[in-house]
Amino acid sequence: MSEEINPFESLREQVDDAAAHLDVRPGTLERLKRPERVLETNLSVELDDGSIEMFRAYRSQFNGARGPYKGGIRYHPGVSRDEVKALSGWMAYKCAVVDIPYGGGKGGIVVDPDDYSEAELERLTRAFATELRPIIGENRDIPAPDVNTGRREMNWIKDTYETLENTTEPGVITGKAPESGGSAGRVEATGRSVMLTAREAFDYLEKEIEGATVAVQGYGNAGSIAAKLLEDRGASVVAVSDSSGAAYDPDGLDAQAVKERKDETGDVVDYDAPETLSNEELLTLDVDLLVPAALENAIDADLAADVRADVIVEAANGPLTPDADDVLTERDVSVFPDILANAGGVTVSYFEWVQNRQRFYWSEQRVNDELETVIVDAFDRLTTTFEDRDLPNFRTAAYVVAIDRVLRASEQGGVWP
Ligand SMILES: NC(=O)C1=CN([C@@H]2O[C@H](COP(=O)(O)OP(=O)(O)OC[C@H]3O[C@@H](n4cnc5c(N)ncnc54)[C@H](OP(=O)(O)O)[C@@H]3O)[C@@H](O)[C@H]2O)C=CC1
Ligand SMILES: O=C(O)CCC(=O)C(=O)O
Repeated sequence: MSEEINPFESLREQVDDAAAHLDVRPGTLERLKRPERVLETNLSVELDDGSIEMFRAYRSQFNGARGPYKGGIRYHPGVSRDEVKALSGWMAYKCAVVDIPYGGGKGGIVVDPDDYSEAELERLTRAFATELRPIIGENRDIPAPDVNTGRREMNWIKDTYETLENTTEPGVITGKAPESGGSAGRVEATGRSVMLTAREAFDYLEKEIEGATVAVQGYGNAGSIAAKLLEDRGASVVAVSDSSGAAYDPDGLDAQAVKERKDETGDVVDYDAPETLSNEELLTLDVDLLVPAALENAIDADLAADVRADVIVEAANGPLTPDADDVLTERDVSVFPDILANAGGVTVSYFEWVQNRQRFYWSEQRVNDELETVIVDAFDRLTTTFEDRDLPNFRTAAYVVAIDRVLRASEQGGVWP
């Protein structure tokens, strides 16, 4: 992983690449590349031994022209102000590409959750929710899960917010447990949109998903579910990894069994696979489909030169550096971008928010059917734009669609001159 690439600079470059195909005035272009505001705060938390520790935390609100800010909260030692700014921009363009009525937001705390007890994490999360309270709300900014957060953290944030506001407002946050107003299908939604994007991509490229070999980097929420759903469609998942390394079986792993083993021990390499590989070896395997599902900058230009997959579907946000993108475009590798492929998470978050506001809950079948419609429509719009405008790659096509929508909402809504 190339640590030196600043994800905020990557976002800015991606916007520039797409804006070159649109009629954007220079002052407006700069607005498309910066968040509206960033909250930076320090949280003081009492640890179990009675000592006090300070944690740095952020929330970036990128663009609110299309609706309330929306996006996850990440707990990771690598969280930084620029990372959160980039992730909030990717959220704004993601919501626009699938045409759901939100702007983009993202938050994070600089913390390795493995180093803290559940009680400490609860105090940390409630401290963050207290800081966020004035700037979130179902019509203002709606957080959700991201790396190392899930139902448990979302429930704590909802409870803290509702207690402080003396209200019931489940739509203040999504990704909750069903008992707290969560939607059916939200846990699986990100992996499901990755599978749907891969299915549509293979169809578009006139390739067969059945029997296709797949490698997945990152075996958390997004990666493990994408692997399972791809396997259900007949693909052969030959390699999966986490921060411990990769499990590899050229005849195909059992995605669910690997997940169960990881749940027990914490590491995919503890699964009894014929071979283990490094993450770099996984990313350069000769497979039909590569799914990066870990963090930003997993593939830089050097590694991109060695990628042997024909198709990449991005489950993670920002897994390719802009230089890697250029190399892969040059090498004719088809890359289906994060802002479409992982948009299932925020789309089902949107469904959760709609259900919370209506106090009327949908079946899992309805959630999955509506999600499929959103992703397939967005895929078709992306590929039509790619062809009609003769664009260099699918990422640029996705940004052309998204920027055009954000621009029109910002200008016509009177947000920008
Ligand atoms: N959850 C969601 O709804 C959404 C998530 N995403 C994006 O998907 C990506 C993954 O998120 P999510 O699945 O939620 O996060 P999780 O925390 O559930 O999983 C992250 C996975 O990535 C692995 N990982 C971390 N660093 C490395 C590394 N250097 N090499 C290999 N694997 C690594 C982790 O390994 P280990 O277990 O060993 O720590 C873990 O398996 C992120 O980019 C996120 O922003 C996008 C849309 C929605
Ligand atoms: O569900 C959401 O609102 C956001 C999910 C997210 O953080 C992402 O798509 O990167």
